[in-house]
Amino acid sequence: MRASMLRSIETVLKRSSSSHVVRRSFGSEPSPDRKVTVLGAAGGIGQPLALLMKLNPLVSKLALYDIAATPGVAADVSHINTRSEVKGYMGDDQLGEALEGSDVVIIPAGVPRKPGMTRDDLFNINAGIVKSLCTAIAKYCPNAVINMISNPVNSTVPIAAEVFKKAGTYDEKKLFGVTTLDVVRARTFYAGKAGVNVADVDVPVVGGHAGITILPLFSQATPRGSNLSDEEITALTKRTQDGGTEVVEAKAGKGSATLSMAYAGAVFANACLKGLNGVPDIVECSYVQSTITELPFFASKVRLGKNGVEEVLGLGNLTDFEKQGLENLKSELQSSIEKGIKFANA
Ligand SMILES: NC(=O)C1=CN([C@@H]2O[C@H](COP(=O)(O)OP(=O)(O)OC[C@H]3O[C@@H](n4cnc5c(N)ncnc54)[C@H](O)[C@@H]3O)[C@@H](O)[C@H]2O)C=CC1
Ligand SMILES: O=C([O-])CC(=O)C(=O)O
Repeated sequence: MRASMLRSIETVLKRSSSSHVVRRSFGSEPSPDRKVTVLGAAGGIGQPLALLMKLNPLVSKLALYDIAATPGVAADVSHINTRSEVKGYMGDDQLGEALEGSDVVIIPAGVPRKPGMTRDDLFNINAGIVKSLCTAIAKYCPNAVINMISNPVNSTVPIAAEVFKKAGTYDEKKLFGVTTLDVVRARTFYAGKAGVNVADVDVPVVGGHAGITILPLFSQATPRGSNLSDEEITALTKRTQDGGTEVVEAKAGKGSATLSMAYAGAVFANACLKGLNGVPDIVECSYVQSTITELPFFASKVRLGKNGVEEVLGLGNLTDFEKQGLENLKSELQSSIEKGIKFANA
């Protein structure tokens, strides 16, 4: 999936030197009209994500919304000679128009971490932002697929679910917490240690999206490279769990992962679009409503289809180390879920 998305981007870039070729190429590969809206489009993630979504030939309309600065981002991105028509929307008055008719809404709106903070420290500000944006989604595009990036994802997804339930629009098949960056990191770190080609690697990452709730299943990594020792697996697991913090510290107060997150967000949105378009066997890890553990929301492999989630896949065989990791994450994840639900219903 990642390889095919990169191929699509490369194809677009190659063909963009001749606009009539671009038109002909899209004409010969018809794909349905799809509107994608990015909420928080002027931010650190939002801008490169807007760029990557503009390069995606599955998108016909790209709506870029933020509280400020979207006219400039939209004008800039709109000059790229690819399929989608780009419009910028700014402020509460224009939120409805940004959302109307959307097939996929991607939400990277909210504040990022600074060194010393946990993702949960963002709750007080971001919970309110997510609640108000989801209230608007329920009103203007209740059938859209939602890709929630805003942290703490472990709580913002339950908040969104509660808002949609109250509005009578909740469809558990269409609400996704974006955990793709955990998978992206696990793939990169594993390839380096196992000595395999990073482009071929897959590693499921389950649980949630914060600290120990991020549980990479390296025992299921493919392809198998050199055998890794228990110490190496422990170190890889910790590096994946602390990947966000590694970036926050390196940026030293200037925010958290934005470029790798934009890539991960674009990969996940592309998978959702393919699913909506009926492409078979699209599987990505995501944090969704789930019954595969006793937790009501849980990240695992999910098969995507025309209605969003087609199937939440099970965990497969776990090593003792992974089983222990699963037990260790449950209480934190449960309390983050409860915190979100309580906030939404307060
Ligand atoms: N799920 C994941 O794997 C990851 C999640 N994140 C999270 O993504 C969020 C955004 O991060 P950055 O882009 O780096 O932050 P940023 O501060 O650069 O951008 C956030 C944008 O959201 C906008 N915004 C604030 N309130 C809004 C509202 N009510 N409606 C629309 N837009 C609004 C801001 O104006 C700003 O442009 C943070 O919560 C961060 O923790 C970051 C990296 C990875
Ligand atoms: O660490 C953060 O605050 C941002 C994030 O979720 C990540 O990079 O995985």
